[in-house]
Amino acid sequence: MLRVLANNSILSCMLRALPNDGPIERLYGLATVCQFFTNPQDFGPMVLFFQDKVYTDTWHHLKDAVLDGDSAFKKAHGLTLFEYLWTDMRFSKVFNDAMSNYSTITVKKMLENYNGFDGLSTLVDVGGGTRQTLNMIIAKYSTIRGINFDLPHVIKDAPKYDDHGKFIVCDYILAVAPETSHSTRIASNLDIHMPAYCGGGKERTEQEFEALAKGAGFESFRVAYSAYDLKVLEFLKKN
Ligand SMILES: C[S@@+](CC[C@H](N)C(=O)[O-])C[C@H]1O[C@@H](n2cnc3c(N)ncnc32)[C@H](O)[C@@H]1O
Repeated sequence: MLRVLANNSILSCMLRALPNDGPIERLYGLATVCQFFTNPQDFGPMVLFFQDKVYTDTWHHLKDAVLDGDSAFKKAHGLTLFEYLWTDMRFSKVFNDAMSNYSTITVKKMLENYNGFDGLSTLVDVGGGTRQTLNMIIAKYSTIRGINFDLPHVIKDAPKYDDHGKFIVCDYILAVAPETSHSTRIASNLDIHMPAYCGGGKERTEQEFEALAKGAGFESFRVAYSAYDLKVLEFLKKN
């Protein structure tokens, strides 16, 4: 295993001759790329999530899910992803850690220059998970009242938006035509993950986001910011 990892530049390897014409000893260490996988503040939790058996078992059902439109995750585990998370606390922690770590990295970048939170008095994070995103935003905008909306809260607890309210979405954007940029490759990868894990889930092109916004009654839509490859999209009630 160590040899395989070293041959793929994931580990470094130094050779050392043991005294008295003894055999060659190999000393392995972490190569630079490991900083992304071993640091709990980096992609380590996401790697553990993607490699988890609960996650990988799902892919064996992808073909059937494509054929009948149901989610591959439900076929593998008998429940939707979010129902299942309630039943398996171990995997639930793996999932939440991966989500919140990824959000920490991208929201930190987003808060460097995106100013769409200026002037807001209330912010609802829909599907806010373990509240990491909201905590980071409120740490910068201390006057915002934050509401973390996630299961098992019921819809009646959600506040009404006023006419100047806006809906801020962080998502990847699909390109209309195939291309090889990093952001398009991530978006098209996720476009397979979404229906596999959440039946009916999908990524969208900018035009499809705009149609979604208009169809839901928002007056306008814009791509407001880019945090790495993740786009910050604003659906505005009034221009
Ligand atoms: C992809 S995770 C993102 C979590 C969080 N935003 C983060 O970045 O860490 C999606 C979240 O949506 C929540 N969720 C799923 N279905 C929901 C529903 N019907 N109502 C409220 N929250 C829901 C899940 O519990 C989960 O925390």
